[in-house]
Amino acid sequence: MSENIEIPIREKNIVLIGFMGVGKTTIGKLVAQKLYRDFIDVDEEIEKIYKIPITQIFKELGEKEFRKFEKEFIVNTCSQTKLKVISLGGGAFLHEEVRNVCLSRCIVIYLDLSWESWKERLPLIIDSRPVLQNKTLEEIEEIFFKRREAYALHNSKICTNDLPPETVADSIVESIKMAWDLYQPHRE
Ligand SMILES: Nc1ncnc2c1ncn2[C@@H]1O[C@H](COP(=O)(O)OP(=O)(O)OP(=O)(O)O)[C@@H](O)[C@H]1O
Ligand SMILES: O=C(O)C1=C[C@@H](O)[C@@H](O)[C@H](O)C1
Ligand SMILES: [Mg+2]
Repeated sequence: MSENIEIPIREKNIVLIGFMGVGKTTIGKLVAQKLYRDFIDVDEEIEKIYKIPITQIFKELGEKEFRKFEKEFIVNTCSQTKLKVISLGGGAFLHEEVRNVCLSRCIVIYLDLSWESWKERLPLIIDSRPVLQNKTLEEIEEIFFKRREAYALHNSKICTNDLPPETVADSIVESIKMAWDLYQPHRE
């Protein structure tokens, strides 16, 4: 169960979740710019700390080590910061602790994409995502649909099919501003 922590909604971190390659990093950066906030990409931060790409972390230290570090990094970051835009890695929301901290302290935006549209993204990401290595398309499809169960826990979902990153970012900003005005209206 997630704790109910009273952070003013206008100060909450905005967290982007969704399957790998859906656009969390690309769109998160744009959302941060549009809201004048700092941007944190969890994968990029982990790469900076280990000083090697994630593919190499998987090869040299193993997925288990990556997942442990990823979970701790997100729990610490979400517990200790406010007013950030944070893009998670595609597998991060599978950790229960990550779901709990994000849903209790942040606004969680789920970027969705149909399987048909996602397949067109595959060539762009296949080499840099270790989870996709040595898998058939059928196996990847199974992971794609299985992970939707975890992503189903969110505050707002945006379907990104056929939409350029700028348009998706604008629609996220619009939906966030609507939530801010609803739950913490400015008083004159
Ligand atoms: N809305 C979009 N339309 C077309 N291409 C996109 C869109 N969003 C992202 N892309 C492209 O898809 C690829 C993957 O995007 P990105 O790295 O942002 O995904 P991600 O969700 O952060 O993936 P991961 O979970 O692996 O970190 C990039 O080449 C990016 O340019
Ligand atoms: O979906 C996943 O399991 C992953 C997605 C990437 O963002 C990286 O976090 C890593 O490649 C694992
Ligand atoms: Mg990313």
